[in-house]
Parts: sequence; structure tokens; C-alpha cells
Amino acid sequence: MRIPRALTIAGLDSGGGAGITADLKTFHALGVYGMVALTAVTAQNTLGVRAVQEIDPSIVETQINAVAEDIGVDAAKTGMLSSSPIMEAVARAVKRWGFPLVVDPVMYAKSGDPLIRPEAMETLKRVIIPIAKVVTPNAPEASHLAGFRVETLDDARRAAKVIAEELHPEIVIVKGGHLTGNESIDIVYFRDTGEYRELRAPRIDTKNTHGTGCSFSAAIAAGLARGLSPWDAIKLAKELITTAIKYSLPLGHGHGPVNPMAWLELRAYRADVIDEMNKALSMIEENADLIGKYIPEVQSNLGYALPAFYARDLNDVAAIPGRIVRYMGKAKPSGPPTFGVSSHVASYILTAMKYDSEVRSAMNIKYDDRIIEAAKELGYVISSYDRRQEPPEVKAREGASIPWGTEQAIKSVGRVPDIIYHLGDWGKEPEIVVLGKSPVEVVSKLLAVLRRIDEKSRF
Ligand SMILES: Nc1ncnc2c1ncn2[C@@H]1O[C@H](COP(=O)(O)OP(=O)(O)OP(=O)(O)O)[C@@H](O)[C@H]1O
Ligand SMILES: Cc1ncc(CO)c(N)n1
Repeated sequence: MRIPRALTIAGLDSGGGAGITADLKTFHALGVYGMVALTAVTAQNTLGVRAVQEIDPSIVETQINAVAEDIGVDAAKTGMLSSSPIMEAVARAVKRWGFPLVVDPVMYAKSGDPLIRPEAMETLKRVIIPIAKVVTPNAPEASHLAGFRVETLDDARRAAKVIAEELHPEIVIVKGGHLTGNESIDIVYFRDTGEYRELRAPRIDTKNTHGTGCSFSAAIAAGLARGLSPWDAIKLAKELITTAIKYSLPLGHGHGPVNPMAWLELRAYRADVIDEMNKALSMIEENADLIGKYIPEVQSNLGYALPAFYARDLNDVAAIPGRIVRYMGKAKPSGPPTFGVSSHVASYILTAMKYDSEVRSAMNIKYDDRIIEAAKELGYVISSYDRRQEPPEVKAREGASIPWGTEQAIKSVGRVPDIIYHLGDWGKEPEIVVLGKSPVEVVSKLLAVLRRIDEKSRF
């Protein structure tokens, strides 16, 4: 087994959003072992750069040599290279080892503070960009490199070609983060074939884009380290960065950091949710006779949402496709837990989570007075809403009834209750919904109530 290894040659952002911390998160999110040659320490936060201490160029070079010689480097990227001597040292080491290099020609932080000495601009063009396999300027950086203003996609296309032909990197990506439009479009130009390609993604409305360029270029290097073709590595990087921006973090008072770990966390949490659902489904199957008595006409469902930060819509809630039905008197899940298959129970959950982010699971069952009574005796918090009170404007809006009802029920007891019920309306069956932190907790609450009813009926 080969462990892919990538190196970042870049600066430290003390705020943790850009530079080597963004790069390392990105490498590891993509399953690549990450190493660092530090070029500078910046005292920085989401608002700006307060101070910069450059690392001695010989130390930068020795860091690269040390890791390349012993651990090995399958691909590398450069970020902040602030001075000509640092650039010369980096170029020497890169040429010595011959690994593919992605160059993010960092000039300014998102705050506008410079990260390169003015006199090093020429060295960047003469010494660093020519040894790049891929170079990834944003619009302002492309303007500096091409020598004209880059404000439109057409400018970006012209700039990509000029940079490729004059400075000789293999592939130029002029990024569209700073351009306008409802898509964020990057222009990719291949010098050898003269071919253009585009990377497109919906533009996400957020100011938390600190570190996007760092993470994007690190993702390309990670893809190359994994042995992907340059184009496949670039497409993967676009997917990763779009996810990292969608789930960027509202931290600090300026531009908050992108979240490359979202790439991993989403996958891990999705797997966790399915595992927990399966545990709860086993409990349902073990008690299929008891629960079978309380499956309503519309059938039951059990849902579990991703943690609140990742639970944005119905697709982020897992439930049972085809619901939990009554078959030969027994409760029976019709299929494996799957994301995005329930709107009813998911709607209860997503509304409850707005009031208590810990409450991520719910199950609906048939209404029965005895359930309410037994739940009260067990000390559960119970609330209800009246579907007949639903305002006409809510009724008219598709999918608005459950959120409205759930909010009514939460507000009337001042917290997310254990149980919400309603007594129905014309054509709407009454129902009970059990809520909890996990599906195991929800099914445990339900079983406690149903067992109590059973015990009482024996006397
Ligand atoms: N709001 C956004 N929505 C979607 N994609 C975006 C957005 N902003 C940037 N991107 C994408 O992120 C990637 C990085 O582009 P960007 O132009 O922001 O880099 P940058 O300015 O070098 O970043 P930084 O200086 O913060 O490191 C590109 O693929 C770009 O299209
Ligand atoms: C250290 C460092 N590198 C790169 C950038 C560009 O985002 C930054 N803000 N800080």
C-alpha cells in the first residue's frame, strides 16, 4: 500500500483559516499525508495581518530537503512566498527533487494586506511560476501576472493564455471567486494544447471565504499526490472547495475561515447517522409486535438528522424509504435508512433543531389517549397543536404545516418537548410524534411508554 504524501511550502496564519493550517486540513481530508516547509509566521486573524516574520531562506530550503529525502514528496504546493531569497531557495529545492508543484501566487490576504514584498513580484514570475505544473491566480493576482485588469470571464480567458505563454507553467487556472455572477467560474488553460476548460459551481452567498485559495491549491496538490491526472485533481479540488465554502465557519469579525474538514466530517456524520438508525431499527424489530399496534394509517417513520451545523434541508435527514409499516400485525421497516426520503418526520426534526440543536430524531405513531396518559405518568414533557387553528396562509404554503405546528407546540411549553401530538383535522389523521437526541433515545422513550400501557392493562 502506498501512502500519498504532499508538502505545503507556505506561511502560518495564526487565525487557522488560511496558509499551512488550511493546507494540512485539506491534504488530510483527501486522504493524503501532509508535510510543511514553513516560509513565514503571520500574526493574523479574520480581520487582517498584524505582523509578518519571514523564515530564513536556508531554513525553508532545509525543511524541503529534510522531508523529501526521508519521507518523500509525491506533490507539493506553494502559498505565501514573501521574498526573492525565499523564492530562490524554494525553486532550488523543487528542481532538486522534481515533484509536481502547484503554485498559488499569493499576493494579498482577503483583508487586502500584502503577503509579498513588492520587489519579489518579478522573482515570482521569473523563478516560481515557470516551475509550476499548475498555477492558480485569483482575478487580482491574474491582473498582476498578465499585466491588464481581469474583471470578466473574457479577461480571465485572455489572462490565462498570456500567463501560460509568457511565464510557462503547464496549466493556468484563473479563479472566479472575485468576479461576479450567480456561478463562481474558474477558467482552466492548458499550455501544451491551447485548450480551455471551465470549472463551475453555484456562487455561495457568504463572507466567510478566508483561505479558499489555499485550500483549493492544496486540494489540487493532494489529487496529484494520489496519482490523479491534473484535470481530475482540479475537478476534485473544485468539489472540495465548494463544500468547504458551503460549510464555512462564521468565526471572528471579518472573513471567517473555509472549512475543508467538511469534506470528511459530512461523510463521517452520514455514516454515524446510518449506524445509529440501524441500532434503533433493531430495537423496533425486537419489539415489532408491541410497536405494530401503534402504526397509523399513514404509516410511521423514524428520522435522524446530521448534526445541526450540517443539517440544512430534508436531504440531511435519514429515514426509512417506504416508511415503517404494519405487516401481519408487526412493525416492519420497508427499507434501509436513507437520506432525503422523508419530508414529514424530517420536517418535525428540522423545526425542533432550530430551538434545540441537540434534538435530531423523531418518530411518528398513531394517536392513542393511553400513550399521552402513560407518557405523563413517566414525566415526559408533552405538548400539542391544533391543526384547525392553522392560518390559511400557512395552509396554502406547501410544506409549511408541520413547521408551523411544531413551533406552536414548542412555544406553548417553552422548550422542545419529548412528545408532540395533534388531534387531526378534516382528512388529517391525529398523530403523536416522539422526539429525542438520537433514534435509539426516541425508540427507548416510545418503548417505555408502550410497556407502561401494557403493564397497566394487566391490572
Ligand atoms: N462565494 C463563492 N461561492 C462558490 N465558490 C467560490 C466562492 N468564492 C470563491 N469560490 C471558489 O473558490 C476557489 C478559490 O477562489 P478565490 O478566487 O476565492 O481564491 P483566493 O482569492 O485566492 O482565496 P484566498 O485569498 O482567501 O486564499 C475558486 O474555485 C472559486 O471559484
Ligand atoms: C499565511 C497566509 N497565506 C496565505 C493567505 C491567503 O489567503 C493568508 N491570508 N495567509
